[in-house]
Amino acid sequence: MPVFGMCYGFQAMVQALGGTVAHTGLGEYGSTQADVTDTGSTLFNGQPESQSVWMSHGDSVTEAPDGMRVTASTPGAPVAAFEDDDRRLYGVQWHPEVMHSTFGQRVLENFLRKGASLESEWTAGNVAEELVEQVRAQVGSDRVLCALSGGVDSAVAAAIVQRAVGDQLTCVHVDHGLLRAGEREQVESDFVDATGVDLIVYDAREQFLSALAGVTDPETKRKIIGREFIRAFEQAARDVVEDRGDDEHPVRWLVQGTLYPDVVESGGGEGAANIKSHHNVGGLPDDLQFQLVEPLRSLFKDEVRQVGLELDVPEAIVWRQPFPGPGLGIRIIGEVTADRLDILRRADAIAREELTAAGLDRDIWQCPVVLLADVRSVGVQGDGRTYGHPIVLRPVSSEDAMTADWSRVPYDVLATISGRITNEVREVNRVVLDVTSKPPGTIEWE
Ligand SMILES: Nc1ncnc2c1ncn2[C@@H]1O[C@H](COP(=O)(O)OP(=O)(O)OP(=O)(O)O)[C@@H](O)[C@H]1O
Repeated sequence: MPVFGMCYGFQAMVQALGGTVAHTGLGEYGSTQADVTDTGSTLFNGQPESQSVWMSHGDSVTEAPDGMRVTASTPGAPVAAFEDDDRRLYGVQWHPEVMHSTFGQRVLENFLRKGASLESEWTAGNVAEELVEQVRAQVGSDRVLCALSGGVDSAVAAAIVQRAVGDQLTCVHVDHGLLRAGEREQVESDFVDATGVDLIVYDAREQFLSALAGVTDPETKRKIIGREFIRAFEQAARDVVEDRGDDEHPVRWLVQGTLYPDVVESGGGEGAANIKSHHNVGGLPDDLQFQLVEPLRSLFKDEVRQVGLELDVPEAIVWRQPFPGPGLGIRIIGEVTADRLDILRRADAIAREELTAAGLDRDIWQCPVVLLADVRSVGVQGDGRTYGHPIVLRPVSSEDAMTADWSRVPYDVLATISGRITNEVREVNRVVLDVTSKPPGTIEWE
């Protein structure tokens, strides 16, 4: 069995194989310079002798186990990497998996390809095919239901299931009135055109608006949105069960866009109790008597996107930036009303359009546009004073949304966005830029 130890795993290998891990008092944390002493080794083949690596260790390996060839050292770790091709054992003291380790990906690749002799046979095409086969075997001739948000996860999951069992699948898209401009249409026409899926759009705009009337507290808003979402979805599910199911082919399965990181986060359990626990929209109730189909369980987001492209999911959906389930409802500070939603929707559409036109979509993780609806600021338009609302632009860059920095959007792009919003959305007379990182700020304002 080929083994690759990283960081503490590296030290655990040393302990197990008879080397020495010592408390030297010379810990290393963060970016560290490693001297590669053997650039012809399996892990470091062809790489520079000096490379930046990301460290996080207090103890150090002072003596390698017998038979190990030491291939790198750092100031605080005399033995910072080793390998033994005969036994197929490899290790590094640092974290090759983080991007701060400049050659980390190459090291991992060398271990997998050369050390473990694995072929690179992952292609979006054959993964898609395999997933389609699995779903087909799993659901047989039963009917399947999918809650489709318009986001990439549920869309790609639905596309796989659709490819597998065709019209046994019905998708439900809940229009809660908190969607952005064009989103419902994107699901309604683009996605359906591309996949031919059976789609029900459940119009719950009135239901959400009246439930949110007069509410300003952010937590209460989220709770109401979550609750109403469940109600709407349950109602839609009942309709599907009645309309589409029959005794021979009951609606038995619910598609979830669970990804591998979600599986890891939730401890890797199985079954209905495990319905996406971080579900922003509130979490589907356990008593929905469905079994889960989770075709994306073993994939990361970038892989999901590749599979999506392979299955002809529209690019606008595949590359869509993350968008919270409660939607524009948590981007209006203050009460959510139809008028305010309309203002925000128009401003948001302009910001998105201009960021796309500037080619910034893939550099920016997401750009919430926030309406400070309870604030009025003085302005001048034409020959009169105005008391409009400020709009906040919150473009952020991030790897994983755990931490984020504000994106340095070029000034001229910001100027265009600001100019267009204040001209085209009369109710807004001021555009401000949020320059806070996360932490301490969060990405969304509420
Ligand atoms: N408006 C909606 N209509 C139908 N289903 C929805 C809607 N909003 C969210 N969902 C369902 O809830 C799940 C979780 O929503 P969340 O906002 O957390 O998105 P997510 O985990 O990023 O997934 P996605 O990329 O599919 O939006 C979605 O995958 C989808 O199944």
